[in-house]
Amino acid sequence: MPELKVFTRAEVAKHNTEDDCWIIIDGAVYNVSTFAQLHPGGSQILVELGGKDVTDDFYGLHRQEVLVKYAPRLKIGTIENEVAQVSIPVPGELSTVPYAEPSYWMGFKSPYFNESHTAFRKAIRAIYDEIRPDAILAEDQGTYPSKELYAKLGEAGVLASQLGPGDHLKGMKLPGGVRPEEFDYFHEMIAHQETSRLGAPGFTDGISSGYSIGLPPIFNFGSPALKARVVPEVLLGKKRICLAITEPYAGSDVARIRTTAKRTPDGKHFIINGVKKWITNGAFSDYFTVAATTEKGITVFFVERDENIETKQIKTSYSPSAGTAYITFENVKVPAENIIGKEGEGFKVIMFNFSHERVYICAAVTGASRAIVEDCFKWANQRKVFGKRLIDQPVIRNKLASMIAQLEAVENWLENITYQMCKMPYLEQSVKLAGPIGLLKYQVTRVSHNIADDACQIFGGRAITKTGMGRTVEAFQRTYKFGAILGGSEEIMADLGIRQAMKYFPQGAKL
Ligand code: HEM
Repeated sequence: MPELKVFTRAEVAKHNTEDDCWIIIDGAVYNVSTFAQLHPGGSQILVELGGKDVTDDFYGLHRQEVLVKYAPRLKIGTIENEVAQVSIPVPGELSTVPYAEPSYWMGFKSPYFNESHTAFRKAIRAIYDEIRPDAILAEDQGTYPSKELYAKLGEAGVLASQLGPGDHLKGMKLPGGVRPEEFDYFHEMIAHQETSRLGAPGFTDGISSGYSIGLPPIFNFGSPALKARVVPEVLLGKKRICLAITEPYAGSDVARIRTTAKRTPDGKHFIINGVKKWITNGAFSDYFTVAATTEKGITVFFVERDENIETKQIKTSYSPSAGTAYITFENVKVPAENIIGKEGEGFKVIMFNFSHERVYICAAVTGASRAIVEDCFKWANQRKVFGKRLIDQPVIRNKLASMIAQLEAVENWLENITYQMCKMPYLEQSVKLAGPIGLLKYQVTRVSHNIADDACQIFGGRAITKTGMGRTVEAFQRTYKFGAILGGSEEIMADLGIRQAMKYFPQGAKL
């Protein structure tokens, strides 16, 4: 970074030629003489503004991250007696833009949260703020999250904190200094919300969606030996695991899977054959939690990658960074002790974590939706059209109102259900919460649909452009459907909610 000096506006005004071009952005001076030739928006546009204050022009066309990235190279000083008006967020800092954070973090009271949740949110956000530039690059280039990044997230306790409270946290270091015994479902909710705020949906699923659903069957039903080996390896980011259930023939209708597992004559092994589709992280996972049918029915196996397993990348709507795969198992030999739970009881193993997975999806989708609301609020405030800011148009205020009202409603329901999870033993949760969680997921993804729609109209052409001001909105509107389909489709969630309620419908109730 060049040594910073203090200039007057008159001094800067003299640097207004092609070879000697300085500009002022928010009280700071940038020497763009050399950069102008490389400027993605064109050189002439910059040279014409040489010597001037271009703050409004800059913020009308660039995200703040552009300035953060280029300042170390281009910033040469500040303007005498002027202080910056635009705040550059510090990693881990929470936003003060209205509705950019859940209400507790905007200064409202809550019966649910305490200082440990705040410390946790800030610590985990700081970690993601630091990796965001690399995440955006990887999302764009379609590269997988590196093993080093997994190890880093593992060491910091980020991976462990996406799986809820439980014995798997024993001895783990967690973000914000949270002790494993005080970790609850609210910490987990925060972890998923923060992950999805990254603004790089494929990459986000690349670092979170495989083990979040692939590991719970092991620590809920695996043998002690399997747990002792696999759980620490995965939580510390040394190995990667995914859940391989869905097939070209079976999605939400799990019972129709065709992958088979045949016991060998000596009874010691099973031979697995079949295909799996839409397996998030499958392309780079070391381990697979696989559902297959034995003579006793659906059974779940722990399978290690070998030469008889082929994983092919599927081109989905988001980045290949998620490693979404089509997997072929051809005569894959697995020891009988790798059965997770009991032979023939795989359906129970699969269903056991389903509600938990759905709440996690709700947290992730509310986190991503909130980041979009923040971007829309900022954009509406800084974008000028027909001589006015967008926010000065009633139609734009109405769209923001609609987005915020819907998001706040589902966030409050999510917090209420999370509270029930904190207070109920797991089996009571399964009985009482499966229906409400189904309805919540249905509503959360309906809201994300509406938010995507309104955000597109607010951002216009930028909402359909992968780079620049609307980058996050473009990614959101292209990928929000993942939440509406994965973990149980909207239709199935809505139906489950009502069918569960009917189980408790009082026979004597008449209109
Ligand atoms: C320090 C100063 C500046 C830097 C580092 C910079 C950098 C960039 C970068 C990286 C992009 C590509 C953005 C993206 O697609 O994500 C861009 C685009 C652009 N820049 Fe700049 N820029 C600067 C100043 C300015 C100024 C003063 C103007 C004048 C109005 C300007 C006009 C544009 C335009 C018109 C685009 C294309 C925007 C679009 O495609 O919608 N830039 N700039």
